[in-house]
Amino acid sequence: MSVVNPIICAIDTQNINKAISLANILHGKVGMIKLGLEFFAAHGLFGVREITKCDIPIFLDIKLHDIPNTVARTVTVIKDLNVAMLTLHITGGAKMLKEALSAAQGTKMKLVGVTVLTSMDNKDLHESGIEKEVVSQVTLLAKLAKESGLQGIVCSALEAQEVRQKCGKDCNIITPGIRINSSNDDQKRITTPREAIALGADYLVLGRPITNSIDPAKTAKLILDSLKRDH
Ligand SMILES: O=c1ccn([C@@H]2O[C@H](COP(=O)(O)O)[C@@H](O)[C@H]2O)c(=O)[nH]1
Repeated sequence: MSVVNPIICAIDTQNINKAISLANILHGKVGMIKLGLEFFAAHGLFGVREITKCDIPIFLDIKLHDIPNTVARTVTVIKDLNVAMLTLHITGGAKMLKEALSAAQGTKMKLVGVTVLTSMDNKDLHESGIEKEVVSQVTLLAKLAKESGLQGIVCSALEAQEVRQKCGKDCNIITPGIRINSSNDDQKRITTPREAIALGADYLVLGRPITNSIDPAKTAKLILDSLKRDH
């Protein structure tokens, strides 16, 4: 899969004016804007509609995880927002994923499944009671998501090759945990933008490296240019 502009900028803020300003500044510089839990908790459906007016595709990353009925009913609310992608935790199980997909029918919204958060390493996974290594857990969940019909997978780029093998070329692989020369923050499984693309990622999610930079538009452009260079 080859995406025109694979950069997704995560706008994690409670300040709606800041979010609108960033979305306008990044228009044409990134392929999508990601709104997450912090923004959604502060502004809900109204806030997402306000960002939609900036005319840039929106990835709503609220990682739904509940019993099938609750998730499906929530998807019917979200689907009126016309967002491009919505996340669910794959660990909710096949029934939850399939009912969410049925609820999303008739829209263009892609449902994408979160595997193992990029803030976690093997130790964190083991502490949460999962004995597998991260890469095995990611591929197991990616396979379940694929079999259930989801259109994409969220994982770190470090697992992208294994996920591609399991899920095939049509699966959208979305990779947070992307870092340039900045701090890792709370991310543990990281790559650079170029490494992520080389490993087969379709989309690169960057939040703080862009939004905390002095010139977010310039930073986004530099990242995109770095992907086009031969070396
Ligand atoms: O496994 C995951 C799933 C989602 N995220 C989200 O991506 C961004 C990353 O922001 P940075 O500032 O570039 O760290 C953030 O909104 C997370 O909620 C993730 O990091 N890992």
